[in-house]
Amino acid sequence: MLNVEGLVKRFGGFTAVNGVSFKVEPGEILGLIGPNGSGKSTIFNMLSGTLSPTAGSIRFEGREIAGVSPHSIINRGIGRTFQIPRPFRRLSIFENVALAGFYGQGSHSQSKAFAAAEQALALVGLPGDRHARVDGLGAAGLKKLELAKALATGPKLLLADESLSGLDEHEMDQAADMLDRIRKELGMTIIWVEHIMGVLMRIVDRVMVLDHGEKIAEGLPSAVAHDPRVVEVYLGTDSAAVQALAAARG
Ligand SMILES: Nc1ncnc2c1ncn2[C@@H]1O[C@H](COP(=O)(O)OP(=O)(O)OP(=O)(O)O)[C@@H](O)[C@H]1O
Repeated sequence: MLNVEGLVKRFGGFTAVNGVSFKVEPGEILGLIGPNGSGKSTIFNMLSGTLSPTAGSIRFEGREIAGVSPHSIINRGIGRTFQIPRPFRRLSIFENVALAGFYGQGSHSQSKAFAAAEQALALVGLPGDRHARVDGLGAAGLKKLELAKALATGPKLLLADESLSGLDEHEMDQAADMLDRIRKELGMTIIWVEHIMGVLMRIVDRVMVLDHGEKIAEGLPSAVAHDPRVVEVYLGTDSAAVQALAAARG
């Protein structure tokens, strides 16, 4: 479904992503992890069209999309959530999601956008009531709204960016289960960037690890968790990550 080869992004003289290649198969969840500054967001930004790669190829369903505009990428079926939800506060929950549907479905049909919004809100468990306000939503509700907006664009591939940050443990489990359910019920393919590794390792099929812009490991969560390079990049900097790796080893 997605075939990334030799992806490079330089900012001036600094190389943020250095020759990363990977594939994503239909229906799978790929976890993308790595310490702060390892290049995860930069890769997401290139996949979703907000940054153009310096070099390399991104093929989605056989077509090159590197450097294509964000709007065209959404229309081709790649949707994304953002780490920090920034909904339109003056619009209702429904209007926020319908607007995303209107933008993402590449049509000017209000009825299609409304239907997409209704379906997306039902999937994430937010009220379908057209007047419910964004202001009443807590951290978990805002994450659900973020997900509903992405789903309303009708993606085949969903890029989920830090869907668990700011949630308590119970909410994290619920959010992770929701991604898993969406993958199963809609047959959606997901790439999931997350700092909070424990829950991610439980849900994903495969995991890819970045460090300093390079891919240092890729494979089943249990195998990656055994990789000495992976443990080394987190040692001394992120004790929660080291614990999550130990748990994933089973
Ligand atoms: N627009 C930019 N200009 C210059 N440097 C940038 C730019 N965007 C990102 N970088 C640098 O590229 C590197 C990779 O950043 P990126 O945000 O992709 O990392 P990340 O793995 O997503 O980090 P985090 O986990 O903290 O979100 C960092 O050193 C960052 O400072």
